[in-house]
Amino acid sequence: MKPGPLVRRSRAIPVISRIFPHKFKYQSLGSLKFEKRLLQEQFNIRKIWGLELRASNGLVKDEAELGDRVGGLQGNSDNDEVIGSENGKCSIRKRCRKSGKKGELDNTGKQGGGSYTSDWEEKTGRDRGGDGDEMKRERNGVAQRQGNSDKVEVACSENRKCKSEKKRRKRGGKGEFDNMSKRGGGCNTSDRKEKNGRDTGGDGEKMKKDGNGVVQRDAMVKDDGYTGFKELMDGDEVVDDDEGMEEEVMVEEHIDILEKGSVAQLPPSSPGRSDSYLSDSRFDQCSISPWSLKGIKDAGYEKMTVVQEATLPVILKGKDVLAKAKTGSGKTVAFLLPAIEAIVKSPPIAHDQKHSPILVLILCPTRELASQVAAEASKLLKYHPSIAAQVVIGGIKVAQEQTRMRKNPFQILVATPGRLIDHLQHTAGFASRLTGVQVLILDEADRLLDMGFRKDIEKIISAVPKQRQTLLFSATIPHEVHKICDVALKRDHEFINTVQEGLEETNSQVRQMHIAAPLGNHFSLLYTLLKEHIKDDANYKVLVFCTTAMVTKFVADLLMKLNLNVREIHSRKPQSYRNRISDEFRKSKGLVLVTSDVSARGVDYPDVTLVVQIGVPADRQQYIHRLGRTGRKGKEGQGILLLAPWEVFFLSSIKELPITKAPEPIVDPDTRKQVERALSHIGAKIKATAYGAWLGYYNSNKDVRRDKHRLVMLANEFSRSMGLDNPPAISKKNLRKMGLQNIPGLRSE
Ligand SMILES: Nc1ncnc2c1ncn2[C@@H]1O[C@H](COP(=O)(O)OP(=O)(O)OP(=O)(O)O)[C@@H](O)[C@H]1O
Repeated sequence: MKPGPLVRRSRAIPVISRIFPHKFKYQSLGSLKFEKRLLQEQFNIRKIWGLELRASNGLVKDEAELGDRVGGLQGNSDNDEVIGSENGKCSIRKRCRKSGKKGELDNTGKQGGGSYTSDWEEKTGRDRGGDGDEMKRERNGVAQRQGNSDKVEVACSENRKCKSEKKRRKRGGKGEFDNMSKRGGGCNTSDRKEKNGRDTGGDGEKMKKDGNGVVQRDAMVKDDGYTGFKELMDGDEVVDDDEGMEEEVMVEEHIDILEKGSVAQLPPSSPGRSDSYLSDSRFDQCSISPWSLKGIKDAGYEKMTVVQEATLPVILKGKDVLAKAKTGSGKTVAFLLPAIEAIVKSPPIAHDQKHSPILVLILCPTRELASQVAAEASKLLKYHPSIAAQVVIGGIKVAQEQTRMRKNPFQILVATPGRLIDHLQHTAGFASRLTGVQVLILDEADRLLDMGFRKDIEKIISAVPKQRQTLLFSATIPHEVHKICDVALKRDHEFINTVQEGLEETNSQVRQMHIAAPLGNHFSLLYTLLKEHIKDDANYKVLVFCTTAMVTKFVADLLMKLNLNVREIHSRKPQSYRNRISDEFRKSKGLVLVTSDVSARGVDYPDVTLVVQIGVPADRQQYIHRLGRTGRKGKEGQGILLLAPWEVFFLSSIKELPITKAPEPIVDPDTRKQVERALSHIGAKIKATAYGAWLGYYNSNKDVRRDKHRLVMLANEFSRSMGLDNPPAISKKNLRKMGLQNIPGLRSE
């Protein structure tokens, strides 16, 4: 499907009514949703340029406290919010969060239990060869409804003077556009300078960030009619009774905003600008070295992205930063560039390269992401002949990395946590090299601080100096993470948020749909959706996310047998294979990559046209990050979440996102037959491992595992969907591990 005009055109009512003739029945609901969408678009204006300032909770002095804090802390209930409103005034309002209500529905608990073959291996020892690790994940949706009492959200609209903000900043100057952060540091001629009273005579070029103002849809339809994938993505919203609660929340938000008196007064938006990921500031307006500037220029970057503009000056000043910005918005350069500058400014070191200190340490949750970050660093270091980056990740021989580190001097190390610990424990001199760390960076910080990685991160933090600069970046930072990030960050760190809390943490140019259909239809539906997308867009580039590594393998095999151009990537593949496939997908078009969560975070595949997620994602964050593989750098994209009816509980954890329900596509009988035939050609062993992995994955989901009998029934439904008459047998050991002994319907061996 072509991006851009097609999507816009398809949002027009005539198309909607053609596809969904019953829409007028739901006109009133439709206008409600319309209004919410409009507000969301308008909020974007402030969201992007809004600033969230948070006084930090204070440094946790003893890093061992971390564990207690994760378990014990609860969010506070109030938020102070400064909202741009009419007459250009800012109103400050206490907002009582809905703690304990809707937002807490299904994402509060830790997922435990169950060994399964998913891709969380990087955090659980799979890097080190572990199989079927016990998975423990912390879900976090509660955080979306809980606030910190000390959080002040500043969000003033463009072209309005925000009085409280002005007062707070106590500055003169002409920069009326008041919603950038209060921070100093390097940039010369942007408005921020004026705001910070640091104007050095620049012309104070005014920031222009508009909402995109394109009101796309205004109707909701209850209809099962489906005329094709294109219509599914381009057509209108569909709402049924299940969404009643969602509507209720919309009404609340609607009233909320009306109370602020800001609906009518929000500034008109300019199409195409609200989601612009680029700012108006250029890199050469910042005090960064000419060598870095040359590297940036060669990389093709001229203007800073919004998150780069917001964070660079603060980081250059040496402050600790916790930064949240949408997927694909340039966070990597935002932390790499100032880190390189820190090295440029650091005093020269005696030339004993064997023991020369590591000055910048960057941690990433997956191998692919670590490699990508190291590659981006090398790009920026092109004109820094004496600075180099290296990467250490699982899946590579430790000895090989030791030799590489010994032979080639480097100051920047990018690592996955497990492998870094390996080197700490087994590589001579490595621990002493880490004592030189001046800048510690946690990319995908919320993932690294969650339960799966926590112990490793604690160890690593205790191996680097306390006197350092720490930068935490992610597209999702739940409130639990705010609480525990103090273990890494200094008391006076700044939280820089370029995404407004709750509303649209996803890119608005990505259209999101969910389909609820019985498991037995999923493979035929997937094939139908892919075929139609491929027919629609010759430049298609699709990511299909599956729940576990072995389910990924199974789905990839199936799609290959159906003659689609398919590759697979997951933890059960050797690293060299993963690298090759990842590179191929990065460069290709006309390809479907079936993947587990190894591709969920950070990986920057350009021009992905569609992201399909089959089955319930691990949590809200994972949904957002997976979806974020499309719609990068302001481009358009599409996302489909394919759920079984009993999985729709997950939707309550993403209810703030603009995801709409699509009718179940009609699968033609030929397609169904093709899929059945392809299924019959897949080996029993692959199906058996997929079945075991599926069972393990859902057994780790607190919402599903509650009723073990039902879980087994559902697993057997999955088994039938793979074309098996009888569910495969599972080893007694695995059944015991999952706590599923003696549950009727399971076969053991
Ligand atoms: N200033 C810039 N101008 C143009 N392109 C940029 C700029 N900075 C970064 N990019 C490009 O934007 C793309 C996305 O960047 P990056 O991968 O850092 O996003 P991200 O915010 O880290 O996303 P995610 O949350 O998914 O990890 C990359 O292709 C990168 O090369």
